[in-house]
Amino acid sequence: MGVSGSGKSTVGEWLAQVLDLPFADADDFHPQRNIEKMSAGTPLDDADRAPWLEAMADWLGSRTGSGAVLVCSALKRRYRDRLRQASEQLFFVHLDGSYELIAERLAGRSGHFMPPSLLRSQFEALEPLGRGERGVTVSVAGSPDETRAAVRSALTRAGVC
Ligand SMILES: Nc1ncnc2c1ncn2[C@@H]1O[C@H](COP(=O)(O)OP(=O)(O)OP(=O)(O)O)[C@@H](O)[C@H]1O
Ligand SMILES: O=C(O)[C@H](O)[C@@H](O)[C@H](O)[C@H](O)CO
Repeated sequence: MGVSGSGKSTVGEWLAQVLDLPFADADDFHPQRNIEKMSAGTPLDDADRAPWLEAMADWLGSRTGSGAVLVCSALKRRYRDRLRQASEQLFFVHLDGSYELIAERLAGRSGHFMPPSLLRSQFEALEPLGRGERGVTVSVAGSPDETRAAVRSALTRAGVC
């Protein structure tokens, strides 16, 4: 989980590969109208995100017990609650960085529908992991390799994999 540009795809694709697990990216579960809305520079609201969360919950539910890696912003606790309904074993890794750092990285990214102008709204919506939520928060301040290694050891420490 984490805001747009926090490094979810960069870390998640790698993790799925090293763990030899199925991988999915939340971007691929959006109805077309959500992509169009974000591309036009308007943040999604709860209603827009509802069918998207349903689709991901279906995907997760079909993999309960066998393991999978899903990268998804999952910004609000109630979104994570919806995903947890599909699988109570869900473990979240929050990729955490400051607005300034992520904005700088997004400015250097091209070929993605998500405009950097939406980053402020992502931080406004973001609710960090709270009480009782299974998960860890990992800083993305270092290099991609440092972030990958930190995620891997956090998961090992937590006994997830
Ligand atoms: N320490 C780091 N960890 C992860 N990504 C980093 C790091 N440093 C730089 N990056 C870069 O940040 C950029 C954004 O990463 P990425 O596309 O994986 O984010 P994302 O969270 O999947 O974004 P979105 O939700 O918009 O799809 C990439 O160009 C990636 O190479
Ligand atoms: O909840 C949301 O606002 C969306 O999921 C966004 O976060 C984008 O899908 C994604 O992060 C951009 O690629």
